[in-house]
Amino acid sequence: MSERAPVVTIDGPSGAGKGTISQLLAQHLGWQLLDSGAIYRVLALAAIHHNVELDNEESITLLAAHLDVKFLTGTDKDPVQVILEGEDVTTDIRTQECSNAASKVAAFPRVREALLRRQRAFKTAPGLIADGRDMGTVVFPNALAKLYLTASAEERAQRRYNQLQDKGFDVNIERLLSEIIERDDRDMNRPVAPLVPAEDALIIDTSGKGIDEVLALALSFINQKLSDVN
Ligand SMILES: Nc1ncnc2c1ncn2[C@@H]1O[C@H](COP(=O)(O)OP(=O)(O)OP(=O)(O)O)[C@@H](O)[C@H]1O
Ligand SMILES: Nc1ccn([C@@H]2O[C@H](COP(=O)(O)O)[C@@H](O)[C@H]2O)c(=O)n1
Repeated sequence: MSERAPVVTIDGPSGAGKGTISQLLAQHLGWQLLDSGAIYRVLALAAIHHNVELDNEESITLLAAHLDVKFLTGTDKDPVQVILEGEDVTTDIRTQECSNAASKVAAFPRVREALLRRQRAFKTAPGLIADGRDMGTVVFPNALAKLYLTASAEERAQRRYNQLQDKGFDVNIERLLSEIIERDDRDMNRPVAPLVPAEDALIIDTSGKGIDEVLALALSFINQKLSDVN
């Protein structure tokens, strides 16, 4: 791990645009990208594959400590290819079942502890964009720049609806909205690493803002922080 590599954290609820903005920032700056949600998703999928009950903290922690996952450079469509125990699970981890299961296993303190080192190892030169829920509060508390993206639950559900429809899935917006509200509630109210903005984060409400506008706000904040330290 490079102690000196700058880290930018992007936290916020599901559908706020973290993944989109993180990928664009990583491309623009030529930095590493950590999609920490993918780690929790892979863990949930591993539990499902191995018939481990999602409410069994001890077994899930053991699975987390020995998780055999690799993140490889992917395609333009999926910039990161996710390999679990030798199998490509890039698409499988994006289902609603996996989203909900990920937020259940992520609520266990020992599971989060077991995954900390793996996440911090992504911090390498020339820099890291870290996307998640506790990047700025727990995993990288000394990050150079912290962003917290949010949007109304209705707008986030609409974005997810459009995204899934574009992929040819038959989706119900009411169901998507209630799953988003349920996942927000679990992520924001868990006892460890709850989803909250870091005290020193710039909060961007992306409701009604396009991707380009959010990217420009994020880049201007990051460039300011970079010039402050140089
Ligand atoms: N500012 C925006 N305006 C409109 N649509 C957006 C905006 N940002 C992202 N989107 C779209 O919303 C969808 C969800 O975005 P994205 O996957 O980046 O969210 P996320 O915060 O990473 O969610 P999750 O935490 O569930 O992975 C994508 O289809 C993306 O193109
Ligand atoms: N730093 C993180 C990242 C994610 N989670 C949990 O995983 C779920 C899936 O995350 P996505 O970003 O891929 O949607 C999410 O709902 C969280 O419960 C987390 O706890 N910490």
